[in-house]
Amino acid sequence: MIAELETPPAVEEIAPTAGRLSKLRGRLSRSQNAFGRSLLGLLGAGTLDDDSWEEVEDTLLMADLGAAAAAEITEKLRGAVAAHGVTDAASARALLRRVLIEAVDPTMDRAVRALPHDGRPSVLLIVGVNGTGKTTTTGKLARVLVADGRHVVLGAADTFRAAAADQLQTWGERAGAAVVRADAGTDPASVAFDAVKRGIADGADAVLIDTAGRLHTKTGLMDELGKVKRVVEKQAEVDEVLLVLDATTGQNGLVQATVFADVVDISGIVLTKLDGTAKGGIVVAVQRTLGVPVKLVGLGEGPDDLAPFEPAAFVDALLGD
Ligand SMILES: Nc1nc2c(ncn2[C@@H]2O[C@H](COP(=O)(O)OP(=O)(O)OP(=O)(O)O)[C@@H](O)[C@H]2O)c(=O)[nH]1
Repeated sequence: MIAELETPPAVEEIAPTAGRLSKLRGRLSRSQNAFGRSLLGLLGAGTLDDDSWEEVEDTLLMADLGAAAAAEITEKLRGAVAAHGVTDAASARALLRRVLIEAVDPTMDRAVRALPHDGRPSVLLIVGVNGTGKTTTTGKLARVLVADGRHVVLGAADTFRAAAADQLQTWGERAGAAVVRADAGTDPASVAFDAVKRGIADGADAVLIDTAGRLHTKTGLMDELGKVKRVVEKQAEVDEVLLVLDATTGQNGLVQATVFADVVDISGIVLTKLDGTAKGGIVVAVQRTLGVPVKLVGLGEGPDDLAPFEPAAFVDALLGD
């Protein structure tokens, strides 16, 4: 009997990753309308009285920059306007651009550590509350890495929701990445262990592990993620712990972020659903709260709607043309 040949699923073409944020800038239109446009309007109006400066600060607060950053940016703008004046729309834009880029902090290292080292693949844990876009982000990130020529293995360690592994498998097939999974209810740490083992055996460049993010209790979360990390570290170092946060959840998201940061060392933040919010300032707030850079941003539900975060391109998108 002839064994049935398994047809390998068609691997899709993946959009290049360089300059994605600029290409997807239109997705930030809600933030641009609510934030860039009103700030430019206020600053470009010429002489600003106390009420106008209060409005500037309120606009920044409404964009979720956080109280400290909003006050600081307002002060900087005020100082610059007092010293040099703002004569026209172009100088208002240039000033705002400079101050906002400074607030987003272009000096932070935003490289995603996904290169093999010491003869082993890099290992990335993707953590975050369910529903934030964790599985989707793991899949999109796999595509980013594959597009950059990397060999990727995915680990479906979110074993609490059966559909999560199916979802990840589909992402893996479309991107051309192997997926290690187990039955629902299997210990997430054992799936993570197997994924790393497979990554090493296959000579992969990177292993991405989608973890479960049930925020039941802090101790539960700590036990769960702590165990995954410990077990993985029996074979390879964990190079990145990426925290996925839903930008539309605003201050609530920041609270979640601090809980995760308390239980595991976060090395980078992925802010998803920035396309669905007017509160793009959350980038600044979350970086300040955690002291960790935003490395990637989600700008839509499409498979290539994940972009490396670039401060200047982001601010340009907020300010519009
Ligand atoms: N608009 C938009 N939607 C997104 C983005 N990222 C993820 N989503 C959507 O958010 C929903 C949740 O994504 P998932 O990846 O399933 O979320 P999860 O955190 O893995 O949650 P579980 O699978 O329940 O563990 C999906 O409908 C995604 O398409 C984004 O950047 N923009």
